[in-house]
Amino acid sequence: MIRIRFHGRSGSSLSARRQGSRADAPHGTGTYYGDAMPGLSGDQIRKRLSNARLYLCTDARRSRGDLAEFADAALRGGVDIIQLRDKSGGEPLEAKEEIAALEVLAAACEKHGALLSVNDRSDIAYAVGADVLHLGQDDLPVPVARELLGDGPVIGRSTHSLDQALAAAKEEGVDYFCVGPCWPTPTKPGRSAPGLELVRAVGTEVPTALPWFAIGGIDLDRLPQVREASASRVVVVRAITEASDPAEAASALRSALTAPRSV
Ligand SMILES: Cc1ncc(COP(=O)(O)OP(=O)(O)O)c(N)n1
Ligand SMILES: Cc1ncsc1CCOP(=O)(O)O
Ligand SMILES: [Mg+2]
Repeated sequence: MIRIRFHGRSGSSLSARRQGSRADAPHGTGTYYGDAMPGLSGDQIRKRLSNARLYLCTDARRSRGDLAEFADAALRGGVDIIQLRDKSGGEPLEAKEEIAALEVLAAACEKHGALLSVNDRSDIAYAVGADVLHLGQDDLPVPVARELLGDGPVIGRSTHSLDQALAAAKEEGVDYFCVGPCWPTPTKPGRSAPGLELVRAVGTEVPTALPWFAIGGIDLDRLPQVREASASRVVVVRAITEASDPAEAASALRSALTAPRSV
């Protein structure tokens, strides 16, 4: 699986692969990758996004050293999109470490037909040929990221209020958005939780064809409340990263997301 434009092991090829502008060589055309295989086309990414229900953010699991096994298990269990979000160590990952971890996730995505997501950093999304870039309210503006990445990859937005969700649903260049936190969560300390009330409001007051995901404090027990509040897609962290059996945890979430809703 060679979607990574830059490999730590062969860094000398980086400058050769970076000639030309991103917009001139759209994702998936095969023209920009030198001897590497092309990634997914923008249409293929968008089709997978429209079918996605379960989105996982994971750290690089440096202390456990099992990122490859973990990602394989989570995707086997039914995760549709996997994001590297490593904010565990106090300091952000160095770019080289982040790319190395993404390379591991990219191989798992290729094997399971899942989408690879990068958090915050459009430069790294570009470097690894990511399918998805996720941007929060305080991150790089979407038009800048779009200019850097071209039209292929999808871009997602975090939202924490009805106004932000309305804006994200209309913003040029945004392909999906997330709503939350549904509950306060230690995974995002200091972020106050608008709760399921916001999820409910988005379901009724945001006219959008874009896929949107509920996030924050969601686990198997809480999932029925999240669905009842009108979300049909979720993002989770601890519900899978802290599970003793990540494949089983993902599979249970997936089944609960797709089961008919009790009224
Ligand atoms: C899929 C997804 N949704 C929300 C977030 C949170 O993004 P942000 O608000 O920018 O916070 P950080 O994750 O960057 O700390 C996300 N990363 N992914
Ligand atoms: C990144 C992020 N943004 C809003 S809530 C959250 C973390 C959700 O983590 P968990 O599923 O462990 O509560
Ligand atoms: Mg962010």
